[in-house]
Amino acid sequence: MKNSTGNVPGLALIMVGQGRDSQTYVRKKLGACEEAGIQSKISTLPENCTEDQVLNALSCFHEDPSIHGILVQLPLPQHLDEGKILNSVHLEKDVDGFHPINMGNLAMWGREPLFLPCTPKGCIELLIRSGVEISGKKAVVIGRSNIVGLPMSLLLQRHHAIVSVVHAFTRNPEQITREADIVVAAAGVPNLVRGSWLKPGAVVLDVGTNPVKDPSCEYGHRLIGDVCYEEASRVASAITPVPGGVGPVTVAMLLLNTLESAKRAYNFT
Ligand SMILES: NC(=O)C1=CN([C@@H]2O[C@H](COP(=O)(O)OP(=O)(O)OC[C@H]3O[C@@H](n4cnc5c(N)ncnc54)[C@H](OP(=O)(O)O)[C@@H]3O)[C@@H](O)[C@H]2O)C=CC1
Ligand SMILES: Nc1nc(=O)c2c([nH]1)NC[C@@H]1CN(c3ccc(C(=O)N[C@@H](CCC(=O)O)C(=O)O)cc3)C=[N+]21
Repeated sequence: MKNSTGNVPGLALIMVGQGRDSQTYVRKKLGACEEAGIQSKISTLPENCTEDQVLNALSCFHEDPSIHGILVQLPLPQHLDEGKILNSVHLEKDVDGFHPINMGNLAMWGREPLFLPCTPKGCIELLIRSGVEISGKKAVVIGRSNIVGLPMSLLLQRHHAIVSVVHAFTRNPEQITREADIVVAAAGVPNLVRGSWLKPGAVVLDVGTNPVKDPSCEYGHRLIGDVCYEEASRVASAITPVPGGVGPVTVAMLLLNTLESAKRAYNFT
């Protein structure tokens, strides 16, 4: 992917440790970059690396003019200060949208973040492209993490949905969810949302990607979502499957953020 001056967008990934899940996601992101013609670089650090090593990797990518987006794969090992590391990503290369200033701007009316977090951005894109009305509709977000649930609830509010958030301390989550026109499940609990949790005709976005043991599968496990697809698909008017739903759209949004960042860097907007 080049513009008329030969500039190519570039994405850098920083991965700490060798978690199998992280490796899978990172492989997906690198493969998608290649397919789209986006240059990618990866810095792989050992599980027991120091905070300074991560910050050094960040500095290298900050100084590299061929890199327009930087992603630090989460979660980081316990001994590293995630807040400090995310705070060190330069705003203009924060294609994950996790810098506190980007998140803060997302939370405030009258302000625009430079980048929207990829999974929530992808979920909104899916709703809009499927012709689902968001404004004035009741939405329930299950989960309130920094990377999915919280920015998802903020983004839905920006689109004028009436938003409720359900989390691990919520009593009767099914009762609240049954009110919703739009359900976003991001709890990381396999098959949490049953058919009986849904209002007939609800639209369901299943963000969960949970590995479950299955010896007949290639790596000894397969992925299932937070929604019991069999039951939910009989009640919902539209539903995303796992795999093949929100995950690939998240990766597409990462590429889109990187492209937008490159255009900005080359004054090409
Ligand atoms: N498809 C994609 O692109 C992506 C998929 N994922 C997947 O999404 C899922 C969530 O990820 P992530 O947000 O990082 O996970 P976290 O573990 O960081 O957060 C989970 C959230 O769900 C809430 N929760 C946990 N159990 C329940 C329950 N029984 N009922 C209601 N709420 C509950 C927690 O509540 P509390 O705050 O009270 O603890 C927390 O807010 C995972 O399966 C992950 O693999 C994540 C990112 C991208
Ligand atoms: N800084 C950071 N940014 C992230 O965006 C981020 C992260 N850390 N840590 C982990 C989670 C998880 N995540 C996924 C991305 C793609 C798929 C995806 O493409 N899944 C495929 C299947 C993958 C497979 O086959 O294993 C699918 O659902 O069809 C899933 C999950 C991004 N995350």
